[in-house]
Amino acid sequence: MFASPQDTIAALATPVGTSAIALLRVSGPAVGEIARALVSTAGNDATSFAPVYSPAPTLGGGVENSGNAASSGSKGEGDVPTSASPGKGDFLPSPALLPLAPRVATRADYRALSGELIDDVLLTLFRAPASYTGEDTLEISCHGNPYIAQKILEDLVARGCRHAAPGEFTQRAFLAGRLDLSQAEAVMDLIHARGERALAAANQQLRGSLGRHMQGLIDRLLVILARIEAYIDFPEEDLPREDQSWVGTEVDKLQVSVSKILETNHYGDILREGLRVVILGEPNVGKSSLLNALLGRDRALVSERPGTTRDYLEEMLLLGGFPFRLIDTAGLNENPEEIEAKGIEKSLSLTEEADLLLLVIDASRPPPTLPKPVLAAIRPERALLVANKSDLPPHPATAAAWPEIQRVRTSMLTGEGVEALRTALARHAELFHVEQGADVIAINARHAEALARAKTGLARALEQFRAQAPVELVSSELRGVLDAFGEIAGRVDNERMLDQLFASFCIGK
Ligand SMILES: Nc1nc2c(c(=O)[nH]1)N(C=O)[C@@H](CNc1ccc(C(=O)N[C@@H](CCC(=O)O)C(=O)O)cc1)CN2
Ligand SMILES: Nc1nc2c(ncn2[C@@H]2O[C@H](COP(=O)(O)OP(=O)(O)OP(=O)(O)O)[C@@H](O)[C@H]2O)c(=O)[nH]1
Ligand SMILES: [Mg+2]
Repeated sequence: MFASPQDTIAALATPVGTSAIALLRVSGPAVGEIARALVSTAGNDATSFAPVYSPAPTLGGGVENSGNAASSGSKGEGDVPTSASPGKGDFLPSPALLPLAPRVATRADYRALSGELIDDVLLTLFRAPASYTGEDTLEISCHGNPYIAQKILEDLVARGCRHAAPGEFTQRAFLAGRLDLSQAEAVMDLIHARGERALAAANQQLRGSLGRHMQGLIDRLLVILARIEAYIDFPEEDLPREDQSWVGTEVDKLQVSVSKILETNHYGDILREGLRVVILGEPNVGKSSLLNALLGRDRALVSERPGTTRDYLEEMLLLGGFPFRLIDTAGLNENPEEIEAKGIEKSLSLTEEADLLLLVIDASRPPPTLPKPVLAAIRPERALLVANKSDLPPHPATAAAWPEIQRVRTSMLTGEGVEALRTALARHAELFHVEQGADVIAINARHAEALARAKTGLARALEQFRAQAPVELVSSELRGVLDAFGEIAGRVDNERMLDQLFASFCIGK
């Protein structure tokens, strides 16, 4: 899908809309030439070397070198020719070689090929390989007007660039070997991280934590393979007994390690999608009031009439650094009208996908009668009991119901228990965290798919090995596992898969 890296790509890296500044990014071999052309038509004397480094004349003052600091105050490194702030008499490099001092924001008038002035901008050049993509890169900060950004982008296309596909800058960084695949995915996780926990996990993965864990597994598997494959050339010899038991134990241990990383998939889902909390209970017990109290705003309709909430509604909320998906549902009524019945059906299906059920009861009334699937879902590790309307006289039988489930007494009238409930929710999210030494590992669906394949392969290899199958067979099975391990951090030969992966990224990333 992506064309060759010989193309020079351009995209807006900031959202389309009105903002203080917008950033455009250009990467590829034509960058040097484009930068040179831009600064030489920047509105100053096109043949002089100086304009590149002096303030855009139309505005009078300098941006990066306030006033005349450039000529008077340069200290030490300011005197080197490649600096952005050489004084008047300083030697300046030929713009043909270096159109802009690399990694220094330089002010220029952005003129389209036609000569039309588009904006007063800052240009930053990154010379290969010291850039995000590893290629020559030019960043253009313009005023945050979508019309200006569009005009500049069109001009860049006229100068030979093409629009970057989603994720293409990061894909180039990956192809240049600057990021492994798990790190490239972490860039996206970082952009979308909601809350402290997701941010911490994404930052660790960006710094290579998952890649290192996978390399550890790969190294262990390679040692096992070496031990087994040493016997391939000697078909008549059996593995010595001590080797046999060693291989068996090591493959077994590897399986355990793989399972442990696989277990972090659910934590990863929670960090990326939010922990799914379904608020459930009879009509009129205060479910929607509870949603509003947790959110701190009147999101859901509340009324004294039972059956107020007909369809479920969902809102995101951060608690204890975790993202939560709170789902308010239609009250579970024993004898529902037709439309109500549909809502209840939905409530029940939501129950199945919940990470946590908040069973809301009216503590002043007799214990609720609940549908069987709900009763079955109320388990200590999956449910919290919200005993609401604690401002009213309690009903003794309700006070004694579900003793094994953690209970929080609340009143949406007085606000009692809302804080305690927040704490209980955050603590519950903590339970999904799987310890992996010092690292936070939270794999995604792609990683989980590869690891599940690896796990099956390891089990099959172990079975064959114990059944004294030919060494080649076991070895080939383990080679498959090695490939699956390899897919997680990179070295993916499957171009379609790569294209698919990067296509889910943002434009300009
Ligand atoms: N303006 C701007 N802000 C940005 C980025 C960017 O590309 N441009 N980033 C990008 O998404 C992130 C920062 N990440 C970056 C990672 C590597 C390099 C880079 O140039 N790496 C070179 C040089 C390293 C160095 O000298 O420090 C390298 O790794 O060789 C730049 C940004 C977030 N903020
Ligand atoms: N006294 C008292 N009344 C409450 C409390 N919480 C909610 N209510 C009242 O109970 C009624 C029902 O509240 P809702 O939040 O709409 O209840 P619900 O469970 O969403 O009801 P449905 O959507 O019909 O299933 C409203 O009149 C609320 O003001 C509470 O803690 N104490
Ligand atoms: Mg409601």
